[in-house]
Amino acid sequence: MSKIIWSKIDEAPALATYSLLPIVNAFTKAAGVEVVTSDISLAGRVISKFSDRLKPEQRINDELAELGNVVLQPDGNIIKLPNISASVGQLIECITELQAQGYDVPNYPEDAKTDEEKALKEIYSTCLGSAVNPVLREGNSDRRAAAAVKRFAQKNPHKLRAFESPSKAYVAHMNGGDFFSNEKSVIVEGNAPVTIELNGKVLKTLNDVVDKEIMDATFMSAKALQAFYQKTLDDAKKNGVLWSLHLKATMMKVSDPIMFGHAVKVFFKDVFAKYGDELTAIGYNANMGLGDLYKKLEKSSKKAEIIAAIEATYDIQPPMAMVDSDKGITNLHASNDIIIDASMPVVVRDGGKMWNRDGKVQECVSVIPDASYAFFHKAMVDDCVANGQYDVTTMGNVANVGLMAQKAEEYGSHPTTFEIAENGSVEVKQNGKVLMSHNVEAGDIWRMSRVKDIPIQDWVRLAVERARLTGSPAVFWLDKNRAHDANMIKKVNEYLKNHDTTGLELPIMDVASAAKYTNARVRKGEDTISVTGNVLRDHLTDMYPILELGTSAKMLSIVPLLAGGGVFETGAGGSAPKHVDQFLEEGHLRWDSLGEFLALAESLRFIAQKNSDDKLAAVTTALDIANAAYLDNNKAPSRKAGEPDNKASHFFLAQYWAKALSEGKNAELAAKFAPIAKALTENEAKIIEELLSIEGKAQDIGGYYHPDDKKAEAAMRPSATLNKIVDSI
Ligand SMILES: NC(=O)C1=CN([C@@H]2O[C@H](COP(=O)(O)OP(=O)(O)OC[C@H]3O[C@@H](n4cnc5c(N)ncnc54)[C@H](OP(=O)(O)O)[C@@H]3O)[C@@H](O)[C@H]2O)C=CC1
Ligand SMILES: O=C(O)CCC(=O)C(=O)O
Ligand SMILES: [Mg+2]
Repeated sequence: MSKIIWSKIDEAPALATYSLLPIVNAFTKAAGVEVVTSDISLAGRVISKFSDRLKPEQRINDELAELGNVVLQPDGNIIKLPNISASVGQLIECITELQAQGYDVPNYPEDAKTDEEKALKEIYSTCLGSAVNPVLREGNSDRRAAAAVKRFAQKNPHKLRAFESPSKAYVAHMNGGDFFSNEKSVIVEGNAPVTIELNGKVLKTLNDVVDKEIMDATFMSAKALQAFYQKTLDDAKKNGVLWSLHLKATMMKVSDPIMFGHAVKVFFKDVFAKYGDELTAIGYNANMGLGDLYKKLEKSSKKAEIIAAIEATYDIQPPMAMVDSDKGITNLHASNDIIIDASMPVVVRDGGKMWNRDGKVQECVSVIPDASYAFFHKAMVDDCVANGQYDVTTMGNVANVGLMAQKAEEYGSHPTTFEIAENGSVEVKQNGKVLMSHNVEAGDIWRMSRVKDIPIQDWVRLAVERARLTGSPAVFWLDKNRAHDANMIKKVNEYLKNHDTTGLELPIMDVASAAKYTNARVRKGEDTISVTGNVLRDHLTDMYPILELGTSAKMLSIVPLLAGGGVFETGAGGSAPKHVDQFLEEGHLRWDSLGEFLALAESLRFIAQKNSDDKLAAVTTALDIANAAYLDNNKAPSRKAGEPDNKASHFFLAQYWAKALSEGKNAELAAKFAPIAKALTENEAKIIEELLSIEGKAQDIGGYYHPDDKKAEAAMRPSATLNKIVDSI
């Protein structure tokens, strides 16, 4: 039997899995394909680290490490659903929940002092941030909208809010002192180890250097960052706009929480000036955000006056964007709530506006410190301010080929990012020679990013392949004035020679020009491929899909692995925590599993390409037909309780899939699925009624990060009629 590994993850897609996976397995088994799960959820990762402290029945293997081997195999085939990249706050919540469930996992040592605490923090650091994706992404990224999905969106356009005319919305970024301005880059020769030294003391030795890799070093000046934040606050006030911060503290788990903390300290500078000692005494770290401050204040005798000082700040500062106005959750509450790839598209979608404290939308300044990628977001907002909102019914498609393999670029830089402890210089040395150096000050954030040569070659290959298959121009978003990009351009020009590029349009443009060129085409209804590094891959593959399709969850997100296998990611977005809140409150899950349906079809096709098998071909073709029918009949979950949700959407997929099989070319499967299709059709009303029976009612699934499988399954499979039919296949 062929095997597909389906990742067990967190939040909304994890809930959806309880209902979807039994259906998937029933259908794929008929074609000799078994879909098995592998637990890479945040809770699963925590549990696997502390097996020695747990009861035998509580233990689980380090399944992420196991998948790390699968992606190196030529037949590796993984369906990867989005998982939590945890902030420290989320990790602590998860630990607390596991402890309450009787798991003897240790507390997170926020302020590790002893060697034992430091060792524990080190173990927990492997669960933090983007711990999963870099392990599984042993290939580059091919994200695009299937033609049927794009057509559906154009025929059934979601709403994009118009920009005011004139609009006050803008993006602010640093013009010096940031990662972009301070970047240096070398192409390394040979495999000799490299050291990173601060004032002669070794911070890190790299023993895994690979000849011809590109190595960058840069830093964010803490002083420049603070001055920048202050200026954006002053300007926001003058310009009468909401102040909103956009970072990626989850994925950039070392640098961005610190940058978030500086924003908290600058916004609430009077509070820190007056109560700094008390905040230190209660163990508060600004990187944890305002939400954590409220928790820590419970221990303070000065709680009331500090809260009053926080409240008074809102009268002095410009209004701040809110994550949830109803619950009073601000932009500075938790760093995991303002994830730039998802938050900036929403700003553009909503006409350059965010929510204010009164629960109304208001024009905002989007504060994005590092210019490396702020240029892109600025180009998007500026384009809409100048030319108005995009038109979903006519806008062209922007697909992405992203350099991602082997922890490419900034997204692999966590182990080589340091908050600098003392003034001096950081040097990167190989064989005694200084490759790069920077003068730094205490508090600066210094980081090294790397990208290996083989992934670059593969990325260029994939770009040429996509350009050839689509006939669209494929634009390399590379800026000859950025040190890293200048080295990339050398390699791109060299590796393009390995391919037949006759007739293809493969321009190289800096970020702002590439965005301008692409957006002009978008407005004319023309398709364009963006060929980008890892960060822009992330940002573009939420931005354009959210504008074009309403959500990036509908994207095909394929990772052709360097070793020959495939990871089929579902969508381009995250795990939608707000959807879980709604499900727990009212039994309605608005998560759309279309991304999972599409990924499954690709994953099956991948097996079919390697083994010609009639049944497998039939099941795959039938799933394609079912996916098209799902779109044509608009069976996506409703947003409102009382109406068909995610569970119902899975039922319709099953019905269409069974029908397509019963009408398909494989006689054996047609005979097997004819009665199933009939039963699913005849019982439709009854099944929908049973599925709706839990709508409007609060649900208990026994945990947020670590639900009780039995309870969650019961909540997500409330139709006895549907279960009986599915279980009979
Ligand atoms: N590949 C991965 O593993 C990724 C993981 N993440 C993780 O996901 C979590 C949440 O990230 P966040 O930035 O909030 O972004 P999300 O993409 O999870 O959510 C943003 C919004 O997008 C909409 N949305 C996303 N997916 C779907 C779907 N399948 N169906 C319908 N609507 C959808 C929802 O809008 P609405 O609420 O209006 O319905 C949702 O609230 C974080 O923990 C982050 O670390 C983030 C990105 C990628
Ligand atoms: O790994 C993560 O934290 C997020 C990944 C992501 O946003 C993406 O790949 O689009
Ligand atoms: Mg993303």
